Amino acid sequence: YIWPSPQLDALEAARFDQTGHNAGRIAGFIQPCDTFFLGGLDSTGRSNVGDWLRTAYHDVATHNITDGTGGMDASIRFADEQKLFHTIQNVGDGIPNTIGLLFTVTGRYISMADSLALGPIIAIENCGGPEIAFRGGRVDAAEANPPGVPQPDQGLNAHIAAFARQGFTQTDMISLVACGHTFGGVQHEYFPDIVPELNDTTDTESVAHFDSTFVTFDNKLAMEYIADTTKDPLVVGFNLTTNSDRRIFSSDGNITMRSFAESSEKFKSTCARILALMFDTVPKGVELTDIITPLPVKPHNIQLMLDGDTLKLFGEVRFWNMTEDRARDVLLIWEDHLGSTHHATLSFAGLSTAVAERYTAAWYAFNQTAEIDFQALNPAAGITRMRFIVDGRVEDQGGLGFSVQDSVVFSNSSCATSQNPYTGHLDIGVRTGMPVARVYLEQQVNDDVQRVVIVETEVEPPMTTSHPYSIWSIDLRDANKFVLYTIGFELKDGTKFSTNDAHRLFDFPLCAI
Ligand code: HEM
Repeated sequence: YIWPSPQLDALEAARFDQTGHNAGRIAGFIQPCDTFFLGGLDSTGRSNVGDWLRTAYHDVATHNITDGTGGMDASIRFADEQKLFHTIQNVGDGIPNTIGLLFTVTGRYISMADSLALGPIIAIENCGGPEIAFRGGRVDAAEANPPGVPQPDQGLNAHIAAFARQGFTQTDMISLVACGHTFGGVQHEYFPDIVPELNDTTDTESVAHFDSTFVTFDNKLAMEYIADTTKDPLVVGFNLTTNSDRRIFSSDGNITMRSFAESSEKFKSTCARILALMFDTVPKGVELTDIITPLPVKPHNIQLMLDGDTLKLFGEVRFWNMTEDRARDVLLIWEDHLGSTHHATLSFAGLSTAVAERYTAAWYAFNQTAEIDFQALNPAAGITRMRFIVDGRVEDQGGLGFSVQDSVVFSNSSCATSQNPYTGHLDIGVRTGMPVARVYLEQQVNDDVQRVVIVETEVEPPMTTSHPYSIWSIDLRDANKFVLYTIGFELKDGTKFSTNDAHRLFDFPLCAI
């Protein structure tokens, strides 16, 4: 895709900025892979990664391919879906554990359902498994879906029918269960009829694991099953009725499981394909984005602030598949409204890695000599687009450049009072001559079912225009000084934009009394 695209930029960052400089949150919850937040320091036997993959499947499991309802829509967050409808299968604290962690990355551009797919995708590739194609754009449901999660005490035909309703064949079902049950196991606490109390100091959560490597995404489950050494409680459990993995795995004469046992590659490539299908099982009418791939060159957190006689440009740029090299020359070239071109040398800011360190990215900041990183621009000239030059090579999205919107910017003449009740005003610079029809503050809030909605507050234009920026202003009374605002604006042709930078009243100087 072409930068900038607010939604794709956010999804791409959540997917690929995993550890190191500008790291997202998800990878931090699973390093090492047996990290489990609920159990306390001495807890063993469970993992966040297991909880995440199971939760994603349980969200998907409500899908009905005939009428297009259910699927990955984060309806699993509703207590009704967790407890009342599904009785036994959604029991336990694994689903709340997942929601508590993964919903911390949601926002305006990343739905709760997207985060439920991102979590296990990042977990799988960081814990021994393959890279899985991720698409974004899932839409969060407003209410719980009807029951759909298969139960271990159901017969094979009921399972085949349940997976068919979800859109999967019998072979898909075998693969999905084998790919899912390479993580985790069955807990005594919630399934006492399947797993006895284990009284094991190395497994304090009393979980009978599906295979001997319960936080590694590998074909051990299949190998142990075919070698007849498996301890999978849904294969060799004392309660024959609940041995659903045995009935499912053997339902094609073990052909699929044997192929997984014989080839780790076959297991991983099958899981990558079938799990991507599972995560992309969404209600009818939801349009997912293309597969999110890392941008080779990506400006990051570009912000503009009008500060008296300067327009400050903040930001960084990320170069994918690049390691640290202090001798490298990185230049920022920018064009302005007056037809001039300028340049500045960028400084190395850090490295990040993704997909279990299979990729490394190098970050450069716009100017690290200043107290905060910024380039001071002449406001009359402003900025229209950027290019980068790396050791003499031009990076400009195939000639398009990286366009920068400087029509509407925060102004540092905004101010706040220091005491409760906080008041103040936000000043917004609107470039003279731009066909701006409306300017409004945007505040991200949650509706009564946790979905993100944007509340708009109109900002009034000034009586007179001035050059190069006119200041539009809004008084905030009884403000919460920690609330973040972005600026939205609409051009006369109806196109809408939002600034990338969000500010709190608190970020600005004290108002003169
Ligand atoms: C007939 C289909 C299935 C049945 C009957 C079934 C049954 C179960 C049961 C009883 C547990 C134990 C839960 C607990 O102790 O809290 C479990 C755990 C798990 N299931 Fe399944 N499952 C099925 C399909 C799947 C699929 C398709 C996936 C994902 C692709 C999956 C992923 C998991 C994971 C990752 C765990 C471990 C959870 C953890 O350790 O926190 N399951 N399953």
